[in-house]
Amino acid sequence: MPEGKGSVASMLTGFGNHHESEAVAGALPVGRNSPQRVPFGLYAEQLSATAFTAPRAENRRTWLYRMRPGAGHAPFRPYDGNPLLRSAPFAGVVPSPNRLRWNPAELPGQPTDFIDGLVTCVGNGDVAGVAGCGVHLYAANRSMENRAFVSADGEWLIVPQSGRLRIVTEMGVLDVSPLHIVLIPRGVRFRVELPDGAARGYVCENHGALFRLPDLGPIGSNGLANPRDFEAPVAVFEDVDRPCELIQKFQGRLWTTTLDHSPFDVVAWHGNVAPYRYDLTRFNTIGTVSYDHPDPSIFTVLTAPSDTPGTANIDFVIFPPRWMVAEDTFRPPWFHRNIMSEYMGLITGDYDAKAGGFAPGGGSLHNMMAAHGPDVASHDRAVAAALTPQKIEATMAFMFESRLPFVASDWAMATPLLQADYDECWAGFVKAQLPEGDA
Ligand SMILES: O=C(O)Cc1cc(O)ccc1O
Ligand SMILES: [Fe+2]
Repeated sequence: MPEGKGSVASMLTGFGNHHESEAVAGALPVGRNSPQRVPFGLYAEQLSATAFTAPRAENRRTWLYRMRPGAGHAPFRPYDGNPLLRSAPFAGVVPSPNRLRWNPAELPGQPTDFIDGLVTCVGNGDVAGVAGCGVHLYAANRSMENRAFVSADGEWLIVPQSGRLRIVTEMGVLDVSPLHIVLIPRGVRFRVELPDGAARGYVCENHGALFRLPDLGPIGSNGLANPRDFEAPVAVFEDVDRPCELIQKFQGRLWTTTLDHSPFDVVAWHGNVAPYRYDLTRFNTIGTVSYDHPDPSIFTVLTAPSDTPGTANIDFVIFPPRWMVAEDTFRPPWFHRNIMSEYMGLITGDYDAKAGGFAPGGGSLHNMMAAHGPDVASHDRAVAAALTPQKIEATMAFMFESRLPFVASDWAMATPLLQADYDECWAGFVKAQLPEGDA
């Protein structure tokens, strides 16, 4: 691989920063974006992630300098290889108010790459209305070869649960492990390779406004996910004249075309649209040092706002290892009914509200106003616990929390992974005993 400024191994740091990188010295135009003649005969192409006229603080775009224009391809045709990857609204599906939980999926029996190993579990909003998201699960056992993928439907927040991923993108390469997350901007072409031969995880495809770091309010100027810990790749390119299938997700359907070259031919780029990885173990977890279990918004890594202030299209929230020190407090998540809808997944370990049944790689859905909280065993344990300082260790659950109710896909309602007895975890709570004569 050619090297430009810095080494291939180094990363560009800082969420949303204006980065620049060239894999060949002199490839990046100086002082202008689109000179009459781009160095080496490269082609300049602007990728806009926000409207041209978005306010400056929100405005996101990147300039790519590539060996051939991205426009050079034949028409897309429908792709039949994966009918289970979809977007809301799901035609004809009745939304369920029920609490739902799924066991983890097995790895595929047949050779299956990341694209064909994706299945949509839940979705909300409307892909055409640029609102809501899709939650997809992947289980794959083959690297993508001579294939690339691109979603016009939203940015992809990838949450690996098992198996490392090597993600080749137009801007460079991201190596990620479970406990890292990845953000691939809408429209960026990428290829997923599996260094461990197999991988499983979750994707939140955000149809709405871009994920950003949450405001910190009284927390101050540091904390939660720190901007410098988000890493973008440096430019790396493939000079490969071999057919490459490009599969595009557009309005909830997959389409295919074949290029006669690698789409990863970007030699230099600059701008503030870039794929990122972030190591969740770097999250600065904040909690109570006095009493009561705080709202889980203190664990927000990224938020994708809606037009209503403080009411997210999607919050990405994690439940990392942390000290529990609250006095005279029921320490696990309380019972609650929430106007926001909650899809949860588990990367590793146990989750403190569920003593059993919520396994790494599994998922749960508690939709708008669905009553939920600790299961009987977790509740009884917490009520009996001695409230000494206690470290919750070796765990990482997460939540995609949305203002829009989720709809489970046909697949999600029909799969044997759906637990038939989930409601039972809240059966058998002992009735409160009021003082004699007050009943
Ligand atoms: O339902 C859940 O387990 C997620 C959750 C965790 C928490 O600490 C408080 C509220 C909440 O919805
Ligand atoms: Fe909840």
